[in-house]
Amino acid sequence: MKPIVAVIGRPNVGKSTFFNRVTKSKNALVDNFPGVTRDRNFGDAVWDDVEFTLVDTGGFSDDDEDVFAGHIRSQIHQAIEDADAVIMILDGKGGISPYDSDLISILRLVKKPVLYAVNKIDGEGHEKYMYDFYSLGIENPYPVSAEHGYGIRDFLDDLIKVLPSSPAGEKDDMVRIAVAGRPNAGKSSLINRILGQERHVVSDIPGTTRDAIDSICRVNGKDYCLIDTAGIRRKGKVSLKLEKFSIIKALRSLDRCDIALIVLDAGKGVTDQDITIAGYAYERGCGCILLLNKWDLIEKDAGTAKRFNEELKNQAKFLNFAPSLTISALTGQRVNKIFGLVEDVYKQFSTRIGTGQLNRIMETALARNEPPMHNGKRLKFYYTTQVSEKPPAFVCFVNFPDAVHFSYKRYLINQLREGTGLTKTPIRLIFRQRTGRIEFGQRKQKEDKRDRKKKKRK
Ligand SMILES: Nc1nc2c(ncn2[C@@H]2O[C@H](COP(=O)(O)OP(=O)(O)OP(=O)(O)O)[C@@H](O)[C@H]2O)c(=O)[nH]1
Ligand SMILES: Nc1nc2c(ncn2[C@@H]2O[C@H](COP(=O)(O)OP(=O)(O)OP(=O)(O)O)[C@@H](O)[C@H]2O)c(=O)[nH]1
Repeated sequence: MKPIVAVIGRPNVGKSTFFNRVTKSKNALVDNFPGVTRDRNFGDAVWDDVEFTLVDTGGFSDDDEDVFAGHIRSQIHQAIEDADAVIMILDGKGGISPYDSDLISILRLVKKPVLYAVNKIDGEGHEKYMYDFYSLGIENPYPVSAEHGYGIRDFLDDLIKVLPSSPAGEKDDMVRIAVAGRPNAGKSSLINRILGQERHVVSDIPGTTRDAIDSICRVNGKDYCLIDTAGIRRKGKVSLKLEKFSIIKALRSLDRCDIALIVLDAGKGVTDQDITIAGYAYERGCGCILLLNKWDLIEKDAGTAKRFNEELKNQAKFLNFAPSLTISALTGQRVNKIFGLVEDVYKQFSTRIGTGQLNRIMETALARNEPPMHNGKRLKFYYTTQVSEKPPAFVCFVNFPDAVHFSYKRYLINQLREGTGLTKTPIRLIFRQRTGRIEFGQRKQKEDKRDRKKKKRK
């Protein structure tokens, strides 16, 4: 489970700039499927092999005074409460404001790691601006420049030292299932139906599933862990802001699960919010099953289910591999089919494919459709191997990893799916530079040197 780090501070101190700098490297690694909705407030980051999720609390207010408004304050409190660590950004150029001292006194009471970064220190010459900040009585403020990168390395080195390591206690023998979906989609009803008892309060008021509670259920003699998820809610404008941080909880359950059951209200059609939630599950590499709920309310003819499924596949293209099912949590229709799908998906999700098989598939794929040239250079694919499962991730060694075009990558992924039969699970394909005897850079240097010598001789 990745630790969650909240980035707080008053407007304009550079939270977003900081967030972008720290999350950028990581996002480049994640499959960049068009159609995956990215909420720029949440991003994965990795430093020195330690992974964490950054939450940017910025963008809530347009002017300074607004910052004292109660609802903004309560969101920041919520973020501090939900996160595993906090980074407070201060403005080295703008100096100290009363709001800073206010936040610092709140943070003093927090029993989790807090790091202070004084931003806009754009180089050594600016370090003199740090003096004021020592007067705040905070421990070890870090001079950084989010825009130019100054001090960021040292800061991140120390950040990852204080992050909690993932709890070892998570049982690995049980399939972990998260139920996600927008407010009122029927998540609690479905969980009740599965558990066969009124363990969860079902209500018409959106947002009753506040805290995550895990339950264990036994289906066909096998135990499954159901992770109860807080709904990812989005209502009016004001609450849109307020709700941002209940997403932290939803992200947490998606982080902890193997399989996400994404519940949609079929009566409402496929909404943007459904796609956003599906996007989160996809990005986190969960196995996904799409459940079109409240099917009992739909007026149907023979083609209705097909039309719904098509619309869904069309709107969430990145989840094309996810099986879907029309259900009714209320009547129980087809709810018993869900666990069959869970088993199908989990089997693929946790599978290992041998290197021999992988390379046969890749060879055939490469021969059938040659990789396009890049800047007049031929792309060379060396070999592919599976580096992890849940979900299956493959590393493919290439001479120019950055030059593999997106559409060609997609082609290879499809060929891998077809060849391995991994059609219902997310898979990852990562291109790495082959570390051969002479790498591209070295070879180029040698060539340059040779050219220079030639010229000299002439
Ligand atoms: N000189 C300098 N300017 C910076 C640095 N980081 C951010 N800025 C500038 O500060 C301004 C505010 O940066 P943002 O990242 O949008 O600030 P924020 O804290 O996210 O603001 P809100 O979204 O309003 O909360 C922008 O004009 C940035 O270009 C830095 O390291 N040095
Ligand atoms: N007709 C019909 N109603 C359903 C079905 N599933 C849920 N409902 C109703 O939809 C409403 C919302 O259901 P909940 O299970 O509370 O939804 P939720 O997704 O947990 O909602 P939040 O707690 O707001 O996130 C309730 O009135 C349910 O009775 C279904 O399959 N058919």
